[in-house]
Formats: sequence, C-alpha cells, structure tokens
Amino acid sequence: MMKIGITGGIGSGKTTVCRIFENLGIPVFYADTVAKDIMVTDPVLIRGVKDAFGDESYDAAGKLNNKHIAGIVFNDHIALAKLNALVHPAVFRAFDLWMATVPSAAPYVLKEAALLFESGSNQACDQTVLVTAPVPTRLKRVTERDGATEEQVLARMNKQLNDEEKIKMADFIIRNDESQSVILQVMELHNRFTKITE
Ligand SMILES: CC(C)(COP(=O)(O)OP(=O)(O)OC[C@H]1O[C@@H](n2cnc3c(N)ncnc32)[C@H](O)[C@@H]1O)[C@@H](O)C(=O)NCCC(=O)NCCS
Ligand SMILES: Nc1ncnc2c1ncn2[C@@H]1O[C@H](COP(=O)(O)OP(=O)(O)OP(=O)(O)O)[C@@H](O)[C@H]1O
Repeated sequence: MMKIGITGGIGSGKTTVCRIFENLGIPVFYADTVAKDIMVTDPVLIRGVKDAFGDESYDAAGKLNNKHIAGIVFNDHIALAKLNALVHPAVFRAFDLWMATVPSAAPYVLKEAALLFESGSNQACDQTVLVTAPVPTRLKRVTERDGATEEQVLARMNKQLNDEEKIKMADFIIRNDESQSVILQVMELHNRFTKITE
C-alpha cells in the first residue's frame, strides 16, 4: 500500500487538508493525535515522561499537563530532544499497527505528522506532501484557534524546520495561503496518487 507523508508547520492547515482527503475515502493516520493518546495510555512512556519532566507532568486523574511540558520543552532544546526520543519511536510502532487495520481496497494512506522530516519518518513514505502558508497567517490561525500568544506559537515554530528547508525535501506542495482553492489542489494530488496505484 502506498504511504504518503503529509506535513506542514504549526498552523499551516495540514489537519484541515487531511480532512478533505478523508472525505475522499482516504485513511489518515494522525501522528500528533496518536502521540497525545499514547502519552496517557502507554505505561512505559508515562514512566519515561514523569522521570524526565516530573510527576506534575500528569494530574491525579492521569491527564497530561500539556502546559507544564510545553513550558519546559519549547524553551529548552535538550528537553525537547528527550521528549521526542521518548514519544516518536512509540508513534512509529502505533503506525505499523494501524497499517495492519487499513482496508486493502484503499488506494493509498496518508500519515499526517507535524515533524515528518524532523523525525525521519519521511524515509518510510513513498511520497511526501508539504502544506504551506505564510508565517503571519499561521500565527493568526493558531493564536485564534488555541488562544495562545504569538510568542508561544513562535517558540514552537522555531523548533520546526522552516518552509524553505522543507520545500526542498517535499515531493508535492499544497499552498494554503487562501489565494487558491485547497480543494482543487487536493483533488489534483488525489487523482495523481490514485493513478499511480492503478
Ligand atoms: C508538548 C505538548 C505536551 C504540548 O501540547 P499542546 O496540547 O500544547 O500542543 P499539541 O500537542 O496540540 O501540538 C500543537 C502543535 O505544536 C507543535 N508541536 C508539538 N510537539 C512538537 C515538538 N515535539 N516539536 C515541535 N513542534 C511541536 C506542532 O505543530 C503541533 O501540531 C505536546 O505537543 C507533546 O506531547 N508533544 C510531543 C509529541 C510530538 O512530538 N508531537 C508532534 C509530532 S508527532
Ligand atoms: N484555508 C484556510 N482558511 C481559513 N482558515 C483556515 C484555513 N486552513 C486552516 N484554517 C484554520 O487554521 C487553524 C489551523 O489549521 P489546522 O489545525 O488544520 O493546522 P495544523 O497545520 O494541523 O496545525 P498544528 O500544527 O497546530 O496541529 C484551524 O483553526 C483551521 O480551521
């Protein structure tokens, strides 16, 4: 089964784009959502997170204290590397398990990940798609969506590769800058990927 990796910086709109592919019947693995899920369900990972960032990383009910962890890792690159080293291998394993559940009739699957290139996960994909949008647009989207400050969003942006670097690595680009139809761009790629697998 052909695997397409899809990525984009914070607020680029990759999840929005993936919802369109889902409406076309394409199975999508949301790595960021799965990461959040396993961080509260995988006992080995929970122990590792507590050891690295303190017991206050979880509340009494076992809910992840996102603010606490984000406050540490997006201000300290060594702490972020430690978190990534704990979470990313577990997400790779979850992806392999998910692949085994995909209906064989699906023409291809998408793996959506904020850190597709940074984590090396692109190497296990047949093709890659990058969703781009100008930085001011992305800042506006995320501050409105999450109620975050520009500084908080910039701190995350600075921990991700910039678009210039990712454009060089990606096979296809979807421009989500509101100047052209995203649906048409998705349809064009969908037709191309479907043809490859015919
Ligand atoms: C640090 C955490 C607790 C912050 O939680 P919070 O609810 O505030 O943010 P959320 O998970 O919704 O992420 C929002 C966006 O932040 C950016 N971001 C998240 N984690 C990272 C990271 N490790 N490096 C760079 N950017 C990141 C992405 O653009 C992501 O889509 C959480 O993001 C986390 O556990 N991250 C580690 C897992 C990870 O690497 N996820 C992303 C790729 S799989
Ligand atoms: N073309 C667009 N026009 C208007 N709003 C948009 C557009 N694309 C995305 N958005 C909005 O911008 C916000 C960010 O989009 P989305 O959550 O898809 O981005 P993302 O790349 O998945 O972000 P993150 O890395 O934070 O997970 C959302 O609130 C979404 O509804």
